[in-house]
Amino acid sequence: MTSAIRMRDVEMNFSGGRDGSSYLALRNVNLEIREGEFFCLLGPSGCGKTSLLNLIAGFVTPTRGKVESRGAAVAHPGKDRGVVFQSDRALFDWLTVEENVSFGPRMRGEPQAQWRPVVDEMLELVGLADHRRKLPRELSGGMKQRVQIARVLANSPDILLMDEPFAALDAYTRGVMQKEVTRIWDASRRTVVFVTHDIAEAIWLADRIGIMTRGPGSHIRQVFEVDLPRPRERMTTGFVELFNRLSEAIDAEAGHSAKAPLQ
Ligand SMILES: Nc1ncnc2c1ncn2[C@@H]1O[C@H](COP(=O)(O)OP(=O)(O)OP(=O)(O)O)[C@@H](O)[C@H]1O
Repeated sequence: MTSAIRMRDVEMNFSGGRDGSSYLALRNVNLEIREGEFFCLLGPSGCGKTSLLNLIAGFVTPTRGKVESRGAAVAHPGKDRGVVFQSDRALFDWLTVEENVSFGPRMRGEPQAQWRPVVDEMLELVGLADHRRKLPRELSGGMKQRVQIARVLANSPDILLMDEPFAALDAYTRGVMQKEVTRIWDASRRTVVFVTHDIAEAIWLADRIGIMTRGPGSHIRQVFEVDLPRPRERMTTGFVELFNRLSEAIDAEAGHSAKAPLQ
């Protein structure tokens, strides 16, 4: 079976610092993400999670090695890979919810008869059908992130790339959005690559969790299977045991206790 994403001996060396310096963010990254799976990338702050996601998105090219999406080399961003950013500033604040969600198909010149049913379906899927005429400033943080998700899904990507999309939300909304995103993933069956530094969030969401080593020269240290039935319960033995194993792996990387209490 073709992998959704395959990275082979990938290196990312950022050069051209203002003082002429360079920084080797990633080295020897080898990673295979399966079709339809929910994969979380977890690692200490600054290890290179966003850099890795940006390579898959095609925003940057590796200084060495190969990145493939469904067997084809990734050379630039493409509509097969949709990105949901942490910040809701990614929305066009002068466009309504519906105009934001239909932006991609309209820019590609698709006729309304073609994009309308897709946009309607995505607005239903993220629970915003009744808010389609609102502007982003009239929405809560969680609603804005749902608009971003709907906008990306309206482009029918094969792969959804999410970079700490709920980091700016309060704990309650974050919990709601974690449930939402599993429901949307379940309904749309896209491959998802989700960056987080929150261990419990990763266990709640993922089929597999890739732990990254501390930089410089970060790579995938270990991949954990999350063999727990959904919906997951945070206080079950399986959840807590995996939480502790992941905490130990991350602590070993961060060089100190990164373990926040399980909530
Ligand atoms: N364009 C760039 N030029 C130079 N260095 C960069 C660039 N982008 C990232 N880096 C460096 O690469 C390293 C990894 O950054 P990255 O943002 O990928 O980490 P991260 O794991 O996503 O961090 P966090 O969890 O704090 O968001 C950092 O040391 C960062 O300073």
